[in-house]
Amino acid sequence: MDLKSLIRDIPDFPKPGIMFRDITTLLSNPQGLSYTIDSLAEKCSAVSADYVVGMESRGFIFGAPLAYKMGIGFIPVRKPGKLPGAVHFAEYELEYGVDRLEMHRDAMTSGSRVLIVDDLIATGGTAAATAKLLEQAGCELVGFAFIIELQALGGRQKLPDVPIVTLVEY
Ligand SMILES: Nc1ncnc2c1ncn2[C@@H]1O[C@H](COP(=O)(O)O)[C@@H](O)[C@H]1O
Ligand SMILES: O=P(O)(O)OP(=O)(O)O
Repeated sequence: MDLKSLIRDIPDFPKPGIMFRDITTLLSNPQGLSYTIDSLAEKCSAVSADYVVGMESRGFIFGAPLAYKMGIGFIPVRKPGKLPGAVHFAEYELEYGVDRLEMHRDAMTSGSRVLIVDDLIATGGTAAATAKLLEQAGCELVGFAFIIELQALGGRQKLPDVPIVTLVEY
């Protein structure tokens, strides 16, 4: 299936110069959505993960059905102040300033094997910060999965040396 044809390009969003890769058009296509989740599950089965971790918010959209399909648990990584329990946190750089991601400290037992999932990798800052959260939790990062990779931004160079699954490249 040609997934790229289901992803809409919106120039200059959210700011001038950014080509936004809009996955809402892929999500609303039933064949596209099931193909996406099935393909991720097939490509990720070899890493034998215990949990999928997805980042707010588009990582939730793909991460939870992927975990369901793989028969494993899903753990949300959220933006600051959203999780009610004690959290691990990691900061990462944005174009201007820093942002922060949080994960419940008791989300998983140490030593768990974890797959990180998001819709898209650009500079890699979000995924690298999530990997740091797993390190704090004493978990074993076994891989990353993204629907889209923006290759020119070199995000994968920021990530630890584990398998990286992508479905569509620009
Ligand atoms: N061009 C983009 N289109 C849609 N979404 C994007 C785009 N660039 C970044 N994003 C979102 O930001 C993070 C990944 O950014 P990093 O620079 O790799 O941290 C990801 O959650 C995308 O949804
Ligand atoms: O749009 P979201 O919530 O997926 O966040 P981000 O753009 O930070 O990935």
